Amino acid sequence: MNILVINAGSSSLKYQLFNMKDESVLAKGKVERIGMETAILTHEPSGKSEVHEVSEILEHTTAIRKVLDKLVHPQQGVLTSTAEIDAVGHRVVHGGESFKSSVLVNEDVKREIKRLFDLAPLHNPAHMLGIAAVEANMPDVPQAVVFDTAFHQSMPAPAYLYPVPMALYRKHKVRRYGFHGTSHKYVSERAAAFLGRPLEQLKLVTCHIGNGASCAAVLGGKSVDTSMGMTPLEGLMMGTRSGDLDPAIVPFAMGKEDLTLGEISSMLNKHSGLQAISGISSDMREIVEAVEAGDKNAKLAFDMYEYRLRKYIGAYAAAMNGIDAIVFTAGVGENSELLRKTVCEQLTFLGVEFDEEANRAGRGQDRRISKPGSKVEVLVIPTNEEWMIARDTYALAQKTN
Ligand SMILES: Nc1ncnc2c1ncn2[C@@H]1O[C@H](COP(=O)(O)OP(=O)(O)O)[C@@H](O)[C@H]1O
Ligand SMILES: CC(=O)OP(=O)(O)O
Ligand SMILES: [Mg+2]
Repeated sequence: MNILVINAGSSSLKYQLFNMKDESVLAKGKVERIGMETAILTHEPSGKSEVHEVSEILEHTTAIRKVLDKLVHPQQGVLTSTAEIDAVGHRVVHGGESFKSSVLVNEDVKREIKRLFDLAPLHNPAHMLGIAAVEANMPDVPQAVVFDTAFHQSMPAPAYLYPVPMALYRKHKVRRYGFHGTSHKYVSERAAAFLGRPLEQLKLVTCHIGNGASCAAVLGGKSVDTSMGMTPLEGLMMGTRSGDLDPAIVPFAMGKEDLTLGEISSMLNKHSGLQAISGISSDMREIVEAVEAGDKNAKLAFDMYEYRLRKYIGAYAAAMNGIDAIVFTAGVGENSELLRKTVCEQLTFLGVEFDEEANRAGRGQDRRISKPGSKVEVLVIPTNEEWMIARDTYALAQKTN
């Protein structure tokens, strides 16, 4: 069975095609800058050379069409026809309280994903475009959706409720949902396997540090707390998102700067974080380069980013009454030696003995970056949300046969 996994963002679309029989990746790639003058398609068919194409791709239906064309292309493709795609799995960021696990797409599911647009404005509308685009191009293929929120549905009420009038929860489901759950779940399972210990007995803090970033406290394989909240804005400082701040700043800034609700929301989601403090970039690679070149604003941005992450790790050690391992994953977590080093070197009070040499070695594989015998282990585990989505889609699609 071949499964196509799609992670549709507002201006991008990432894909991976899996052969579930031998768990191999047949092709992967992405379309970036959808809707802009020049979109870039990168296609990596297994065993063949990488393809880069620049063209105008104005919306997601065309992007999916281009991806399908590549997958069946006589030279660059890996399939003879799209009929060889048995099911499609989508990442959906917000599933609210309705979805505790992955489901097949039907009209009710689509309605619910649309209802949640307000709660994940950067993500859910794009996912719906992805689902509609597959429907338009491959109307008979079963589609599944895998939610970022599902893994965190195990959080207890003291972790997921906000101390505001309960009517907000009862009437509008205002609560912490948490995101990146597919990734937190995946790296927790891998961490247990790497450590050779049962997941049920482990206290883990998983740090998914990408463009969006969140930490989770994972106790016995279940999420008991996480830093993102009702929306993916709360918690850690991110590329363009503020993370935690005094809620009183919102009405204050709106009044002083004469901002509308839309403008303040856009400021906190798209014009804050690393980008705002450094004035340089939302990309950690560029921040680290600027820090090394002596840029003061970049250094301040990095220090704030690191400090806020370290505080969350400390908080989750308290939440679980200790930790066995800290796991770093996603774009920054997997690649930034400097961030891991700066965070871990100040966690000696927890029992972290950091191994600088191990931190510099290896890439793209599961590895330990704490010293042998360290009371708290520190691991780097590359995430693979796409594989988790393929796994769930496969299980659901088999039920339809
Ligand atoms: N070598 C590197 N050093 C530091 N940061 C990196 C490196 N490579 C990638 N990144 C960071 O990873 C981020 C993207 O992470 P990713 O997990 O792919 O995010 P998303 O899925 O949210 O798009 C980039 O914005 C960049 O800051
Ligand atoms: C939920 C979220 O923030 O996702 P991403 O990191 O992909 O933006
Ligand atoms: Mg991501």
